[in-house]
Amino acid sequence: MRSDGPLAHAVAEFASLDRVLLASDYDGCVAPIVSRPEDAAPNPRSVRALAEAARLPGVEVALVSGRARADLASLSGLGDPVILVGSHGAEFDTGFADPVTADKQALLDRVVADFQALSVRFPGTSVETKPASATLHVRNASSSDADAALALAAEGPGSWDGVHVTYGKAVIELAVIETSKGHALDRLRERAGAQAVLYLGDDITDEKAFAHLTLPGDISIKVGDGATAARYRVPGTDDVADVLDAVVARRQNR
Ligand SMILES: O=P(O)(O)OC[C@H]1O[C@H](O[C@H]2O[C@H](CO)[C@@H](O)[C@H](O)[C@H]2O)[C@H](O)[C@@H](O)[C@@H]1O
Repeated sequence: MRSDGPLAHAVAEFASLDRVLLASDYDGCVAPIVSRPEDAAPNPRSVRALAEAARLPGVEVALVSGRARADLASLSGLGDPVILVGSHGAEFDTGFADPVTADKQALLDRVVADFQALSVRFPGTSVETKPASATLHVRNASSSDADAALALAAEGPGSWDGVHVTYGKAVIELAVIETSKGHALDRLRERAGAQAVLYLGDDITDEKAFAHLTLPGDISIKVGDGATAARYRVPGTDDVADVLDAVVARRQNR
């Protein structure tokens, strides 16, 4: 981030407000994208900055991830006072606003069984199960197998009643509840009484978050390539750490 560029100026304005919400996606932002989801270790500089920011007066800090909340906690090593929101914005410390009823659990079990059968057919694919969804990963499959597996997942369980489809980086995810990182940010903003929100995201589900950042001091930052509604863009996870460090430094000197 250039110290005299538009993003640096926006960060300086943001850090000067009385109450702010500093939030980020996890994979692709705080942690680099890697082959195996369980190996996604966070950038230590980002972890340190998030923890420091959360201790500063008037700053609420949150990670809003597609991962299961428990998985996010164990991989990031973060927790209170950093707020962890999992399952693409649906899973708070208090659980799910839209509960996973017995019927929804039965539907999820069918999705998982279908994904497991698909994964056996297509080498390199794998299944990640979460409390309200299942993810079919195709990053380590050949491109023809990846395409075929994604198409079969979408045409099969992805078309069932009550199933919500989300695409991401080399994944298709099927949830039995509706999820929105945008609604999660609204809830966090209100809870914090924040005058502005800064959010970093790299994936398709982060677009729902960017779409909710419409107040004058809000800062939406897309990490990496691809079409986006975000106002600013940075190249990668080291730049995410730079942005977080800049917020902490500005806030400490406020
Ligand atoms: O919202 P996020 O925190 O970005 O989570 C989105 C998904 O991240 C993980 O998958 C992605 O990262 C993996 C590790 O780098 C990579 O192997 C995979 O291809 C990516 O799609 C996670 O496994 C998913 O559950 C999250 O939904």
